[in-house]
Amino acid sequence: MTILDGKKTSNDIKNEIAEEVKAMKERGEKVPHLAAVLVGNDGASLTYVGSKVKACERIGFESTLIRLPEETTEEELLDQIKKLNADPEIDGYIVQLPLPKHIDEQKVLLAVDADKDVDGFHPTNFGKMAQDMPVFIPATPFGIMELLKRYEVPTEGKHTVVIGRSHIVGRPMSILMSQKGNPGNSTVTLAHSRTKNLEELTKQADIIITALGVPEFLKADMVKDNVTIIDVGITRVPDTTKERGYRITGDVDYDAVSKKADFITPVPGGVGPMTIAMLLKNTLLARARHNKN
Ligand SMILES: Nc1nc(=O)c2c([nH]1)NC[C@@H]1CN(c3ccc(C(=O)N[C@@H](CCC(=O)O)C(=O)O)cc3)C=[N+]21
Repeated sequence: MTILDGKKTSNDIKNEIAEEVKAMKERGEKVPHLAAVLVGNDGASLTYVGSKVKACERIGFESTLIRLPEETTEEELLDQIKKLNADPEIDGYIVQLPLPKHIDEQKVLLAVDADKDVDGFHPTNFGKMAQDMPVFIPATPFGIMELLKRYEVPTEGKHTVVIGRSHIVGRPMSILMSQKGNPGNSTVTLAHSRTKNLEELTKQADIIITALGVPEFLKADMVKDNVTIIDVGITRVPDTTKERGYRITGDVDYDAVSKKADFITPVPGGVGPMTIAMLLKNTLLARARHNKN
């Protein structure tokens, strides 16, 4: 059994990016500048955005955090987005999700300049990705592909079952795994809340990618031997024995399932840190494109 170590791999990637930033500086070029917009005070969102800013500092990127109050109107947020689109200093930016309920998420994501959409959430980028065109791939799916690549996990001709059809993880993941390439060339089943007999599917799967957010949903009796498990779930479960009052739990019953697996991602330290590394990678790509123009 091999643990797909996202923490180590993301550090490797960050070091590689830091080298490139150093070279950019030596050539007298502008370094990548990432901005993040955070509306409201959601605890988990604050943690993620905080890690993104910290990672930027570590690798030599410029970063800007724009915090707006929970009561921000949709119009005010759209104004902020217009400013970021027009600001030549900003290479890429993200609008942290989820947004407060009174704001239409789809409208906001559509307003982001596709060339600055380092999250890869704009429909233009999604469409390009689906047609194999060079584009910003959403950071979580991109991170999973990179983990599979670096650990040389076999995917060709394998049956991959993706659980969850979100625009951010499950749906793009199903597209990437079915595309030509390595990793890729998989036969994909996209399962979701209306899927019947999920267990029959997971029992046949060579690769299972879970993006549900249901702690320890996937049990050992639902998988076959030598399976590859990618656990995208990250749920905060109250835990009074921990100083911060919670622990992070994935979608997989890790201890039992890992005994049957060839490859498995841990939670924490698996897909999560890769998401941040690939966001930085997308921002580097955005900068390189702007340098060319
Ligand atoms: N516009 C937007 N883009 C996103 O990419 C985005 C988002 N909104 N909203 C929320 C989700 C979630 N997300 C995570 C990133 C890193 C970890 C991560 O590094 N997790 C650590 C644990 C972190 C902890 O201790 O809480 C780990 O798994 O080891 C987790 C989750 C990005 N998201």
